[in-house]
Amino acid sequence: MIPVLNQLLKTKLVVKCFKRHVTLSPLSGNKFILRKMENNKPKIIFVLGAPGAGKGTQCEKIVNSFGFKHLSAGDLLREERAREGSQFGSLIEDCITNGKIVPVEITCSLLENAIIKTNQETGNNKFLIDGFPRNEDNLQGWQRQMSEKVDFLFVLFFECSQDKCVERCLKRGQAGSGRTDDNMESLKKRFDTYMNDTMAIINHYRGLGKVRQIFANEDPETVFKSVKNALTEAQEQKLF
Ligand SMILES: Nc1ncnc2c1ncn2[C@@H]1O[C@H](COP(=O)(O)OP(=O)(O)O)[C@@H](O)[C@H]1O
Ligand SMILES: Nc1ccn([C@H]2C[C@H](O)[C@@H](COP(=O)(O)OP(=O)(O)O)O2)c(=O)n1
Repeated sequence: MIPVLNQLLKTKLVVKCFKRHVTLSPLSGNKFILRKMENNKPKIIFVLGAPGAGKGTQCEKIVNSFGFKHLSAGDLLREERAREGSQFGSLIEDCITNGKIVPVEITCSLLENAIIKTNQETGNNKFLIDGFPRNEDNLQGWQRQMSEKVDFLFVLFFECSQDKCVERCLKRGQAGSGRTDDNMESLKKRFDTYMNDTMAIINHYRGLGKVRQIFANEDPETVFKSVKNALTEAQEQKLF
């Protein structure tokens, strides 16, 4: 067995595979046992859908039922905007009000910091990243900075009609969300960005077979039934 292994280990590909997935632990004598290495990289689900599709609402339910940590890119950006001394405050404000997407270097660093902090403080290693990646710049930046450091699972895509989304955002604004973009003028621009930029990202992942799509027009509990089915299936496939 050992000479055969030694021979195999001489090929570069096998060595690479071995180092990544398997460890050789010595037993007594000259016997060894192969052990599968635990993959401790953070597991990531991207949550996408139009403004008001119900991403945040459903993420909260997923947190309670499946133990993920919810990281909303929009919330992290709003926090950074409000942070005293932030050098990005006015840039973020301009983007949010005009429905534009903040440069990825800012958003990706906020996300990475939040992942590390959560992991250190709570040990939780499963993340819902809500509202990201929203355009090509987001996607490329993530690939550069994060793709090697995480285990990306799939995109959870909330598909909801524009009428419903607009109605929900306006209602959220009237109910006192305090958001500077829950008004018709900003919403128009947010939807342009969604149709022109974010849909292309969703289609990119669809082409890779990495989209789990949820019909999100119904009430929150009905939508969550579909979410639960999708996540239970992923759990049964041992994705997390
Ligand atoms: N399925 C639903 N039906 C009706 N209203 C909803 C539904 N899901 C969310 N809402 C409400 O619509 C607004 C937008 O939902 P939210 O989860 O914040 O969406 P997103 O994160 O996609 O912008 C919130 O006020 C929320 O309470
Ligand atoms: N990846 C992201 C996510 C959000 N933003 C900015 C621009 C978005 O219109 C706002 C609000 O995003 P958020 O995800 O909170 O809200 P909606 O899904 O649009 O309701 O934040 C961004 O620039 N880049």
